Amino acid sequence: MTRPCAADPAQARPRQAQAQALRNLAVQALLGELRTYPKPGLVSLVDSGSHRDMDATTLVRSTLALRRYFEDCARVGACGAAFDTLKALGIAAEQRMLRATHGVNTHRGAIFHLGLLAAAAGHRAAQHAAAPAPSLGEIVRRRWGADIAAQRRLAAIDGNRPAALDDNHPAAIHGSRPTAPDGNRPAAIDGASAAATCGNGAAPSHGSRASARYGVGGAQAQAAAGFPSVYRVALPAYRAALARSAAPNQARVQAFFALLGHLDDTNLLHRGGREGLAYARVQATRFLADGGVFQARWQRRATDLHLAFRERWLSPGGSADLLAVCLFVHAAEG
Ligand SMILES: CC(C)(COP(=O)(O)OP(=O)(O)OC[C@H]1O[C@@H](n2cnc3c(N)ncnc32)[C@H](O[C@H]2O[C@H](COP(=O)(O)OP(=O)(O)OP(=O)(O)O)[C@@H](O)[C@H]2O)[C@@H]1O)[C@@H](O)C(=O)NCCC(=O)NCCS
Ligand SMILES: Nc1ncnc2[nH]cnc12
Repeated sequence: MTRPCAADPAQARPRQAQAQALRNLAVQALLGELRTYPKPGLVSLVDSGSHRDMDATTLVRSTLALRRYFEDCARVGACGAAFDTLKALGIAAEQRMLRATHGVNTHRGAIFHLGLLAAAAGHRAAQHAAAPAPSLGEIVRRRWGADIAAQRRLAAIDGNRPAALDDNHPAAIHGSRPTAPDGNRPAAIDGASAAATCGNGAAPSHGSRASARYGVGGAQAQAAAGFPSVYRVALPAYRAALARSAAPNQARVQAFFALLGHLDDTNLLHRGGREGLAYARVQATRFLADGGVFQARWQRRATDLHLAFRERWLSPGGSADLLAVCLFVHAAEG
C-alpha cells in the first residue's frame, strides 16, 4: 500500500533525490531523441526535417521547460498519485511547453508518455525497492490504464462525429478502414470509436482527429496498454543493436526505424493520410529487412529516406516520442 508522503518525512530526502534522478533521465531521453540522426522527416541537430515551425533550439527550449514537470510526476508517483493529479500536471506542462516554444507543439505526446512513466518509476522506487518489480509500462497500465481509456471514451462522447463516418471521408468512400497492428490497440480502447476532442472542450488536436478519422489508437492507446510498441518493438531492436556493439546513435536509429515500420503514427496520418503512413511503414520495413544500421552505407540510405520524407512533408512525431520513451525505459529499468 502507498503511504501518504506527508506522514513519512524520513523518506522526503531520498524521494527528492530519486525524483531528480528520474527528471534527468527524462531530459536525457528527449535530448537523445533529438540528437538521433538520420530519422526521416524529423528535427535533429543537423536540420529541421519536415518542419518550418521548429528546429533543434525549439526542442531544447521545450525540453528544459519540462524539467520540473518530470520531477513533479516522479514525486507524486511515489506518493501513489491518481490519474487526475498527473493530468493536471500534464495540462500545466503543455502550457509551459507552448510558452517556451512560442506556441509550437513540440512535445505533447512526450509530456503524456514520459510524465506517466516518470510517475510509474517514482512509484516503483517507493514500493518495490527489494522485490522484483513490474516493468514501468506495466505499472502505467495497471495504475492508470483504465482512467486513460475512460478519458478517451469521454472524448468520444464529447467529440465531433468521427470522420470515418463522414460521407466525404476516404474510409467511407472506399468502405475500408486500416487495421491497427498488433500491440498498438489495447482491447479496452477501440480507436475506431474515438472522436476528435480531448474530452475537456479543448479544440481537437491533429492527433485526435487522425485517430478518429482512421480508427487507430494513437498515444492514449499506447499508454493505456503499457506501451506495447516500446516493449515489443523498440526496446528489443535497441538492445539487440547495442549488444552487436552498434554505436549509440546507430542503436537509436535502429530503434527508430523499428517503430516507424510498426506504429500507427497519428502525425503521419495527419500530414499524409493513409498513403503517408503506408509509405513510411514500407520504407522502414525495407530498410530493416536489408540489414538496418548493419547494412553497408546505412547512413547514406537513411539520409536519402530523410530527404524523401522532407519532400513529402511527412513527420513521424509519434515515433520520435516513443524513441524517447524507449531511451527512458532502458535507462530507468537498467
Ligand atoms: C491525451 C493526449 C495524449 C492528447 O492526445 P491526442 O488526442 O492529441 O492524440 P494522439 O494522436 O493520441 O497524440 C498525441 C501526440 O502523441 C504522439 N503520437 C502520435 N501517434 C502516436 C502513437 N501511435 N503512439 C504514441 N504517440 C503518438 C504525437 O506527438 C508528437 O507529435 C507532435 C507534433 O504534433 P502536431 O503539432 O499535431 O503535428 P505537426 O505535423 O507538427 O503539425 P503541423 O505542423 O502540421 O501544424 C509533437 O508534439 C510530438 O510529441 C501526437 O501529437 C495528451 O495531450 C494529454 O493527455 N495530455 C495531458 C494533459 C491532458 O490530459 N490534457 C487534456 C487533453 S484530453
Ligand atoms: N525530433 C522531432 N522532430 C519533430 N517533431 C518532434 N516531436 C518530438 N520530437 C520531434
